[in-house]
Amino acid sequence: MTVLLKAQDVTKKYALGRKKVVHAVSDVSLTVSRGETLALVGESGCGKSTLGRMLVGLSAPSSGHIFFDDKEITGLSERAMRPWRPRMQMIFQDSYASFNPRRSVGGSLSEPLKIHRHKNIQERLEEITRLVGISYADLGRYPSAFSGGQRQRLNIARALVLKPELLVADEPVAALDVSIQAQIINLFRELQSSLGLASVFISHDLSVVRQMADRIAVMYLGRIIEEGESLSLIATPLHPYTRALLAAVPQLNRPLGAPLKGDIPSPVHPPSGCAFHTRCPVAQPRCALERPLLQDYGLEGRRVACHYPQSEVRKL
Ligand SMILES: Nc1ncnc2c1ncn2[C@@H]1O[C@H](COP(=O)(O)OP(=O)(O)OP(=O)(O)O)[C@@H](O)[C@H]1O
Repeated sequence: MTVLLKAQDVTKKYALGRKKVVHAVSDVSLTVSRGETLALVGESGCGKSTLGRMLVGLSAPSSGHIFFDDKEITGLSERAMRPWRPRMQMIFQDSYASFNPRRSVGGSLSEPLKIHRHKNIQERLEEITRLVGISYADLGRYPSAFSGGQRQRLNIARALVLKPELLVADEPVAALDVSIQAQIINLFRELQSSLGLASVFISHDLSVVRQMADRIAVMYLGRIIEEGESLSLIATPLHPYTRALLAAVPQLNRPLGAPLKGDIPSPVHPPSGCAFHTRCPVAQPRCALERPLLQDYGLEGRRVACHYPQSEVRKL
């Protein structure tokens, strides 16, 4: 598979006042191939959204490099970024985000097409509404006339209207009822296979992610601590944090770890060594001193950052 997106040692720090620094994302390296879905999972505040925004050039890394289709896009000016924008899109949890409440949804959907001087706007709108399951006849209506699920379909339509190669979806189903979530997840799966779209799917919910991701990257306090093929990672989680996250998913029986206790430490003062050592059930003295590197484990492309990976096999 051809690599479409590559992040190399990407870091994002935010200054909090004069002295404090939030370590939102630290030294993240990842790739996404054409047609592939990579999920980013982890607790709230672990840096998923910050990383997602950097991947599509909506926010600049403090250091590190991002390559799209083999060209470096890190630190490009707004003007230099313009030709790249249609090729990568992002959608958010809030289904109102991309729609002006005072404008018909058809007006909002056609806007990117007009900006990019698309030849046949009506034909494209008919095509895209069919794809996401919204009636073309309803495009004259305003955002408030649609349900949350329908608005998320329209959001997806807006993100896909210019035929991007990469979609970053930030918690796209978190605000929806469970029954509607399933419909939107199915829509994502259909779109992945029919359009060959590459995507980064951000979610705190492993039961959502496992239905659609080819690979999963688990984040903790700004770093990827384990990454691998979805089914393999869920069947044989190696990092104690991945095990704890899986133990919190009721649909996955016979959990290997205990659910997490305690709060996530502050990203202003991340713990020394392995940032997870303060909550880890198998931590040893070394873990507080030495940060484990994300390394190949020799199991179906798995990478794990742990001094004591847990290799006991899960029996499903
Ligand atoms: N503009 C900002 N200024 C300062 N700190 C920020 C800013 N944006 C994010 N942060 C901090 O960076 C860290 C990572 O936030 P981020 O939103 O990326 O995490 P997340 O995993 O997406 O969480 P959530 O699911 O709650 O959105 C958090 O501690 C957050 O408070």
